[in-house]
Amino acid sequence: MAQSRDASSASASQPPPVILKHAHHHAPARQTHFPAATDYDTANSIEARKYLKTYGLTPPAVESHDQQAARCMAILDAKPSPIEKYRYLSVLRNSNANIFYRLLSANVKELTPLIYTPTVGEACQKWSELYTFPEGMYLSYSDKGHLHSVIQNWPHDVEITVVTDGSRILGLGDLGINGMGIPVGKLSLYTACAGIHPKKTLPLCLDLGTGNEELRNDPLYMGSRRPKVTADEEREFLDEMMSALTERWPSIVIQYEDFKNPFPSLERYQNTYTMFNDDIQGTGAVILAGFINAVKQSGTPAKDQRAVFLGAGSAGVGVAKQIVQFFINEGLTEDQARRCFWLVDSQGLVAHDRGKLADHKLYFARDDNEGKQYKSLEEVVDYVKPTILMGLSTIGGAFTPQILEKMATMNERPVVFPLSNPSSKSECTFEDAIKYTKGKCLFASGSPFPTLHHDGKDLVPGQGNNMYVFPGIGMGAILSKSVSVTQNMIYASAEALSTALLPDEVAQHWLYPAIGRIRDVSVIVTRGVIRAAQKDKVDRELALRNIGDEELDQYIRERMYDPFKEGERVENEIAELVGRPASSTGKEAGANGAAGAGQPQQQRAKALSDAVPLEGKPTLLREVTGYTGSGASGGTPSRR
Ligand SMILES: NC(=O)C1=CN([C@@H]2O[C@H](COP(=O)(O)OP(=O)(O)OC[C@H]3O[C@@H](n4cnc5c(N)ncnc54)[C@H](O)[C@@H]3O)[C@@H](O)[C@H]2O)C=CC1
Ligand SMILES: CC(=O)C(=O)O
Ligand SMILES: [Mg+2]
Repeated sequence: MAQSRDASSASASQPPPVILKHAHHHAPARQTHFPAATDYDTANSIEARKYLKTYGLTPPAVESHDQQAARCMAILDAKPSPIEKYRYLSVLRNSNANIFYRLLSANVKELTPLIYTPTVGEACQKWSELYTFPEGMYLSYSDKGHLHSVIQNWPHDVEITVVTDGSRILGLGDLGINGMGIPVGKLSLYTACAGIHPKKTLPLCLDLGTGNEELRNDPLYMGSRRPKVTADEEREFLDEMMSALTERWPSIVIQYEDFKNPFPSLERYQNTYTMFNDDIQGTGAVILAGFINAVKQSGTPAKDQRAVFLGAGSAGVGVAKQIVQFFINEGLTEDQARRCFWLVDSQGLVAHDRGKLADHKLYFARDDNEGKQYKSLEEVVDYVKPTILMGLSTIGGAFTPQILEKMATMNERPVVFPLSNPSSKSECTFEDAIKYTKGKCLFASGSPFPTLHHDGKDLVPGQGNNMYVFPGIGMGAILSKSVSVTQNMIYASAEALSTALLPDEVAQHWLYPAIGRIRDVSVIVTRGVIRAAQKDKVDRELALRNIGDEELDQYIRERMYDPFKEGERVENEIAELVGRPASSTGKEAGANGAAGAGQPQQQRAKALSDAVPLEGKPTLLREVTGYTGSGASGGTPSRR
């Protein structure tokens, strides 16, 4: 794809040439001196607490990671429903991010369904009802003209933001600002899967009104009660937002998520800003990766594939376009590749003679239906006799038993991917897919389904969810400091993911690697994305061009936030401060179950309290209350 900017000529210190409407400078954001949520870790040693000024702000015991995890898991187990578990995990993330991310990283398979799809869907539906504390930034249409100033209120440096206007949240429709759960959930996965530091992420929700009248009339709804702004108004707002974000953080990566019609913004910004659309591009990439592995297993060559897609929206068209690219790479012409697809939307088969079509559907519109309008999915399946059935329609149960049986009659290994989220919108369950295709189908779904015992074997469903790629796409863009996210970077993320299966995963016919290996997988995806950025010359971290893959993987790993090593990091900062050798063993209070009780620990605590005495008045208290007492020993806190 042609790039409008060639970054190789740009100096590494130069920000990308963004469109700036206002070129004035702002005062730096007000600095707060609150310890971060990452600092209240009950595994922190006594000396670390003093150093971080959290001493006395957590219970006295220094805990091991295992003790912490046992408590959290017991609390989670006692919660009666997924939404209650979601709420507990939100509190944990906001009060002690290190513990939250340790728990999540160590239990990705078990906890992802609670912080992401399907539970995040319910959380969004109830966002205003359950609201407890702020977790990101809200920009309202009434702030238009002032977005630069509002953005200054965010207190941290940001490397990546996920932005939604809430207008198409999963398959649940327009949820207005209640959609904030999606950026929060996606960014938690950025941290857990690709190691982007939690403080460097910005969940962003736009309040551009909502077309959801029920929500506008809900007394508890926390967004504005205006109807959705027009497309022109939205474009002007987004222009200002893109400029304001990039002015404040010149290297920021901006991920668009769950917009009802995201094609115009992708087209408008993709060559000018470091941005991508997860629903079109991330979904396209993740499904392509699973598809590449499914094709290998089905044995049907590209030229003989016939794909029926239920759903011709951002995800449907995004996935079909990525697969077209794959078919072209496999030797088909673009026209041959395009003709392997039959898209079906709420009006039936997408065909030129059907009447006016939305722009994004034109590329795949059929002209060989000989005047016949195919209305139902079953009619299209009978007509096309597909090898592949994809669901991106938001219609739960649309892959009926009859349709699944037909897929199995027509194919030895039918590809059946019900990809709509959350689980209630999945076009079929794993159980039904296996039952009605008699175990023949190659399966992946957008939301997780449990392992199934069938014919004496345990069958593990693939999860075709963009969470396998967006963390690596974002991390790759951040580390390469790319000026844009090119189509080749997206395609590379799919190729990299498709190669990430281990031999025993291949032997078990899996289409995606085990989700528990997501951090390793994200390194592979990140590397692929960086290499593609280099080929396209959109990278600005030019030194990375000269290192081999192994060294690049190490470079990526070293830059990943590792919640298990946070204690060690703080200890090393302290060691530097007091001039003693840094910990080389990776040991820290509690990290290896020592719970900070032993003799060496006490000696270290003493050494630090000698070297860095605890102030008589903790900074936190002084700054919050305007404490005016003097001297290390005393005074009464008083408010100004
Ligand atoms: N597995 C994954 O990683 C991802 C899954 N998705 C899921 O895909 C679904 C669609 O997302 P988008 O394409 O962004 O939404 P969209 O609103 O852009 O598209 C929905 C499409 O479904 C069609 N549709 C609606 N009702 C239908 C019916 N009764 N029969 C046939 N088609 C019908 C619409 O006409 C439209 O073409 C959502 O449930 C979303 O959660 C989206 C992105 C990633
Ligand atoms: C997974 C996702 O991005 C969606 O369902 O919209
Ligand atoms: Mg999405």
